[in-house]
Amino acid sequence: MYKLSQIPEEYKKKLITAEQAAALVKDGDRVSYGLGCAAPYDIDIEIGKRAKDLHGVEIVATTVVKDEPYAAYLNSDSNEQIRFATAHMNGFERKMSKDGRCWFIPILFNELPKYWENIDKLIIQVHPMDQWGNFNLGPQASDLRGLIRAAKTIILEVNQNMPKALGYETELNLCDVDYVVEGSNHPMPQIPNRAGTPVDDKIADYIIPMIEDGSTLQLGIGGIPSAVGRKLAESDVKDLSGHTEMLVDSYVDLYEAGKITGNKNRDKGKIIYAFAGGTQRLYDFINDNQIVFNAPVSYVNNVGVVASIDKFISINGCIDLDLYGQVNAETAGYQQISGTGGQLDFAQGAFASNGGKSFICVHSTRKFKDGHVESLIKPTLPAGTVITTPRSAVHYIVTEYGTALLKGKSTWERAEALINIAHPDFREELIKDAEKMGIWTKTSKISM
Ligand SMILES: CC(=O)SCCNC(=O)CCNC(=O)[C@H](O)C(C)(C)COP(=O)(O)OP(=O)(O)OC[C@H]1O[C@@H](n2cnc3c(N)ncnc32)[C@H](O)[C@@H]1OP(=O)(O)O
Ligand SMILES: CCCC(=O)O
Repeated sequence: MYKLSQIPEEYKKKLITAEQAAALVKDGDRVSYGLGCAAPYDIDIEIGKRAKDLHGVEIVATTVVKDEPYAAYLNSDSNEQIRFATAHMNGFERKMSKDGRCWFIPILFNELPKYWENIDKLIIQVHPMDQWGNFNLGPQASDLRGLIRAAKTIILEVNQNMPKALGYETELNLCDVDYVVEGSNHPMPQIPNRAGTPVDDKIADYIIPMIEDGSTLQLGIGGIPSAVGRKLAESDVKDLSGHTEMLVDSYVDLYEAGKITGNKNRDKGKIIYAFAGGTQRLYDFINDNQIVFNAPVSYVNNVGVVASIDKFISINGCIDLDLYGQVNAETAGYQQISGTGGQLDFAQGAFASNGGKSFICVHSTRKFKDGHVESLIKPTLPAGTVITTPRSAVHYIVTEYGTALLKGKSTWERAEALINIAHPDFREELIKDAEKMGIWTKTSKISM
C-alpha cells in the first residue's frame, strides 16, 4: 500500500499514453480485455495500429455487452498476427468466429474466475481513481479478480463515464497496478431492452401468473426476459427482489414501478449482480448506488447461493431443444452463437430454492432467411449442437403455446408435454418422431 502522501506521485509515475500502453504488448502475449464494459477503447485502437507488426498475440475477452468490433480485429489480417478467444459470443464475435479468427472457451460462468491463468497483459477500463488510490472496476466484478490474480502486467484505461459500482471486490488499488492511461472517455456501450415481439409477450403472459409476490428475479439476455420484466412492472405482482448475473434496464423499470422492495432472505435490500449492460439510464442507476451491489460471479452464480434464496425465479432463453428436454442455448448446429454463461447455474439454483422456479423460454418456430420455417422443439438436435442445460436440470419450458413442466417426468411424459407446447403445424410430425424414438404411448394426450 502507498501512504496517502505518495499517491499523486506514484500515479504520475505510472501514467502513460495509450500508444505507450499498446507498445507494451509483445509477440506471443496473451492479452485480456476483461468482461462486459471493461473492454478498453483507446488502447485497443493503438494495438490496432500495431496489429500488422505483431505475431502470435491472443486477445481474450468476454464482451457480452459490447457490439462493436475491436480495432485489433479490424486492423489485423490473420491469426498469425492476432487471434481472439471468448467465453461468450455476441454479434461481432460470431462474425470473428465465422472468419476463423475467434475461438470459444466453454465455461460454467460461476467457475470462470478460477479458469484464468497466464495473462501477460490485462488491459481494462475503470472508473477514475479516488483520493485513497482506489480504482473502481465498474459494473463487472464478474470474473475480474480471477484475471487480476492471473495477470503479469495490469494496465488501466481510465474512463470518466464508467459508473462507480459499489459492491464486493470492485476496487483495485494503485499499488497493484502497473500502468494507467487517461482515456478519451468513450461513452458506455448502449444496449436498450429489446422491444418484445407479440410472441415474446405471449410467453411472458404464461410466466407472470407463476411469479408469486416476494420472489427474487434473475432475468437473462434477450427479447423474452425483457418482455417478462416489462410486463411484471405493469402487473399486480409485488415485493420483488433482484439477484441476477446480468443487470439490465428491466430492473430499473421494476424499481421505478415500485416493484422492488429487496425483501428477500439473503442480501436484503440489495439487487445483487455480476455485470451490467444497458442504457445510460442503467449506468446512472448503478453509479454510487448502495441498492445495486456488484459481486463476483463465483458468488452471484453459485448454485448454493441461488438455492438459498426463497422463491427464486430464473428466466432465460434458448435456441432450440429436443423431445427429451435437452436445451441448446448456444449453437446453431456447429456454429457457436452465444455461450453456456450462467444458464445451468441458475437452472439448478432456482429449482433448488424454496418455492423457486426456472423457466427456459423459446418461440415455437423460427423463420429462416430463405423463408423456411422450423419447429424449435425438435425430435433430436442437429449434428454439432451443444447441450447447455441437460434434460435432468430443466424445470419449465415455455413457448407461446404454454408451459411444460419437465422435472420428474418420464421420457414419454416429456415428449407429450413438449409436443403440447410446440407449434400446432408441427405436432403431428413430432408425434410420429416420438413414436419412432420409442417415447410415445397410445394414452398420450395432445391437443391438435
Ligand atoms: C446474459 C444472460 O443472459 S444471463 C442468463 C444466463 N445465460 C444464458 O442463458 C446464456 C445462453 N442464452 C443466450 O445467450 C440467449 O438467451 C439466446 C442467444 C439463446 C437467445 O437470446 P435472444 O437475444 O433472444 O436471441 P436472438 O433471437 O436475438 O438470437 C441471437 C442470435 O442467434 C441467432 N440465432 C438464433 N437462433 C438461431 C438458429 N436456430 N439458427 C441460426 N441462428 C440463430 C440470431 O440470428 C441472432 O444472431 P444475429 O444477432 O447475428 O442475427
Ligand atoms: C458471460 C456469460 C453471459 C451469459 O450468461 O449469458
